[in-house]
Amino acid sequence: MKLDKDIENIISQGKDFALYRLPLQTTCHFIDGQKPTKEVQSLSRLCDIEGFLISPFSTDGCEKTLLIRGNNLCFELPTNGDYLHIDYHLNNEKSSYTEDFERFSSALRDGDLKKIVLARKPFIQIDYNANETLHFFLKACNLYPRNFVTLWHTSLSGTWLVATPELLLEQEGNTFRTMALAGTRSIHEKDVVDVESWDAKNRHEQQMVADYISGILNDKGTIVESAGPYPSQSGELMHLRTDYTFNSTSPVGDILSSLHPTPAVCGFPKQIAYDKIVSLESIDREYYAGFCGPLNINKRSGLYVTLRCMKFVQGGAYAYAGGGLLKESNASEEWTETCRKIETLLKILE
Ligand SMILES: C=C(O[C@H]1C=CC=C(C(=O)O)[C@@H]1O)C(=O)O
Repeated sequence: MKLDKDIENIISQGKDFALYRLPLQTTCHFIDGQKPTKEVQSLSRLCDIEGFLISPFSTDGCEKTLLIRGNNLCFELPTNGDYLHIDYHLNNEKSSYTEDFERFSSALRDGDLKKIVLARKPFIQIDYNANETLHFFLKACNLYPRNFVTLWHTSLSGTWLVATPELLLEQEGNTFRTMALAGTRSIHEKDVVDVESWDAKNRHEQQMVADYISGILNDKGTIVESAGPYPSQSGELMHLRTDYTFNSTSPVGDILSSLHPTPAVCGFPKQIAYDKIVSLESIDREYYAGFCGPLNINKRSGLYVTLRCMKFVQGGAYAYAGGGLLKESNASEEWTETCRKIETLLKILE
């Protein structure tokens, strides 16, 4: 596979960069980090800056909202798929997940909480070098054409690979798009393409996201079109999705800070769920369940929820996955759902 040598050099030298491919496109964009990465103090300042934005799940922790900047280079995805295959060992952390599940379940039983998203981050042992992360990116683009795929590195955040199905906010002028995505089944299950065949738990979980998002959009502007819920494929998984197009004169940062974190990654009511996650979940989410994407590049922005992602560290990577819990959730079904989500990441290495 032949790629621009400059891109390979920047990646192997550990400089800041962002590489991304929008859903259903074949062009990749590379921001070369020629300008220093900038810390964004407040989302309200997003209107007049341009670059690739990364923002963590919680801004109360150590992770910062950062803007990766520089020249924007484009290249077409190579069509000959001679991809890298790598051996890995997945560490099992089921006992800490089960303990977290118990804590979250009792919060759902005892209080006003209706939904909460529980996440885990198993460690995958792999022997890799920085340059190979670029090959994982290309393989992820090939495996997941409908998803937003991105690889970014900064000295503050480390290196993250993301192949997410979930749009948080797209903007062009005063026209915005977003989606309510939740509920998970395998694409191999019977009748999964028929929304009527989805069980009450999955539908309720997605409905809470849709109600929350449409409430915010009605507050910030006017919904001009909505479609769904309908089953939407992401790799081997199917989710329920409702799409929204809306008009607003509010700044992008204002809408983002109202939407994030949605009940698709946090819960409902939002503040109660957020406080429980920050105090009770045993993992540090870092950039998982935050958002990332191009901001004001060619007058357009496309911010996606940082899901189906892994953070590369020495000797391997952490893979992140979560799922929405309701009162009636079952620990072993929820565990299986996170395993399926982690499978999407393992496929990139296999
Ligand atoms: C929180 C994740 O997925 C969200 C998006 C789609 C389906 C979800 C679910 O079924 O729980 C989650 O809300 C994740 O992939 O880690």
